[in-house]
Amino acid sequence: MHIVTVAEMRELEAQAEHQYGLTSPILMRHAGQSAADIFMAQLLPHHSINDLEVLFLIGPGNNGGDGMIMADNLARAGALVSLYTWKTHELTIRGQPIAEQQIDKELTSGLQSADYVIDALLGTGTSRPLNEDMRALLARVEGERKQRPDLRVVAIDQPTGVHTDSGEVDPGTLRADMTITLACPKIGFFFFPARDFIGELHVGSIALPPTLEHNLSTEMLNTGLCRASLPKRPLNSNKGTFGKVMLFCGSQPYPGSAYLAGSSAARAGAGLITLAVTEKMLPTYASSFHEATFAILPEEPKSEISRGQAHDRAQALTEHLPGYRALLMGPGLGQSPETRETILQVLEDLRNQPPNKRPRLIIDADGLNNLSALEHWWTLLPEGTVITPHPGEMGRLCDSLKVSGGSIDRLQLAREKAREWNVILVLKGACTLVVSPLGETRINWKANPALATAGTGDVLAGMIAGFLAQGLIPFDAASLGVYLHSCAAERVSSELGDAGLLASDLLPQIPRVMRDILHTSFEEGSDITER
Ligand SMILES: NC(=O)C1=CN([C@@H]2O[C@H](COP(=O)(O)OP(=O)(O)OC[C@H]3O[C@@H](n4cnc5c(N)ncnc54)[C@H](OP(=O)(O)O)[C@@H]3O)[C@@H](O)[C@H]2O)[C@H](O)CC1
Ligand SMILES: [K+]
Repeated sequence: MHIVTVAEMRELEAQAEHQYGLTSPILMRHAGQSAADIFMAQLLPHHSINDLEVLFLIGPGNNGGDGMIMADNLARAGALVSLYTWKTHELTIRGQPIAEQQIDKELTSGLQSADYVIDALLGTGTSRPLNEDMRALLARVEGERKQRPDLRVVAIDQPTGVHTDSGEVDPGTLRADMTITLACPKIGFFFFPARDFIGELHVGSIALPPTLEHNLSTEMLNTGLCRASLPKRPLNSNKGTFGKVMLFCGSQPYPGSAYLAGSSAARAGAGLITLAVTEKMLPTYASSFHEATFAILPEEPKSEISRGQAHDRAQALTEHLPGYRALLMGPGLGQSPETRETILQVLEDLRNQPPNKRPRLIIDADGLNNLSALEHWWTLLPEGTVITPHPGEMGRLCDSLKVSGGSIDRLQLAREKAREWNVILVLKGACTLVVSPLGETRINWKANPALATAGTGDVLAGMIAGFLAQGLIPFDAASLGVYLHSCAAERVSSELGDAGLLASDLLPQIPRVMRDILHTSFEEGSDITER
């Protein structure tokens, strides 16, 4: 499913008319019908459409037009519909126009008895800050909701006041419980503050022919997309079928990283996991990770950095690599000069191998921190490398730039840097971005504060390594990792809530979300979220 800017949405609509004769009224009819269908399908279990009180706020443009058609559909299905037309200050209740002098009073009582308010005031045609009287109208709804939290607000196409290109919001914006956006999600929804105003996101159809979308390069990570790239599991398989992962991760102060990343690679379906560790660390891992095998590295020297010893460590690692399809470097490695030197040696060895012989590389955490100390570090990476920085690590990779975890400037930065560095860039954040060097972009909708805890990044890096080992191209491996990681978190937090998740809780959920994705029915266009 593509994500669009306002200009892209307008172009799609223009081409729909130009190439297929789908005029605005035709598209709007589909839009209103589809919004009504989604609304009825998503009614709360104790709500029935019969006698449900729905108050529509109708704006001056086509967004209001969508609302009128939706209202008509709901009325025919049995809902008790009121329509308030903002520009002309007119009100009809169940089809009966209300006399001018009664409107204020009737609007107040309509609000007090409504089960749902539908925001069809403004859509992508919003061209300026909201008028004071529109803010006042939205504030009346908010006031009612404060008194009556069961009043639900549903936004058509977007909540009025959200700037869909920038993710900014007008101070008068009313937070939606559900947004039924039309044709494609809009780019601003995935960035803050707008992300907080969308509620559950549903995507309605306006019957655009899919061929019109061929020029679009930004996609939403969803079940349909990820199902298509999930590795097949043929009956006639053995552990070699699903690839081996080598991990150069963990150190004495941070042993958990290697365990978490290695376990998640295995949970993502990789055939064999090997941890490259020193003899001293071996008992720690061997006692907690029974399924892993080990490549033994020489100890890190205690004092002076020695190129020779770094070389020996790198060599011990690369000698093990033939036959491995993925190498994860970084989580928990620490940042000693010796470790940095070892990483550089390993990178050099990888670059010297033919692309079809070397493992796919993913670098995370301290792998990135070590690199960021070097000039032009990206020239050291083999082609097709995946990097997975969080905003702090991204900032260090960009010469101490302050990188946002949520606002839209991170999109531009990610695209610029994925191209400049020639990497598959996973820029983590509430809505993680996955960007290829060509600028193809996938964005995760599923923000989840439960994931804001130590070790969850190690699990993500391990999952991506696990998918690389199963032969996925790096852009798909990264996308699948990001999406399934958030699905696993959703499963955990559906039981635990928003706080208290341990990174290791994610591990047993990974196979379950893969099973769910394969076996639950999925309708393109209605990827539902709980927030
Ligand atoms: N175009 C199509 O084929 C389809 C569109 N769909 C739906 O339509 C909207 C976009 O419709 P559009 O009419 O372009 O825009 P809006 O409905 O958002 O509103 C435009 C009108 O609102 C006025 N306006 C703009 N900003 C403000 C403001 N801050 N306060 C008050 N009024 C405002 C604007 O006035 P101008 O003076 O600027 O002209 C217009 O009168 C899209 O979001 C979909 O919902 C369908 O989905 C299908 C096809
Ligand atoms: K709206």
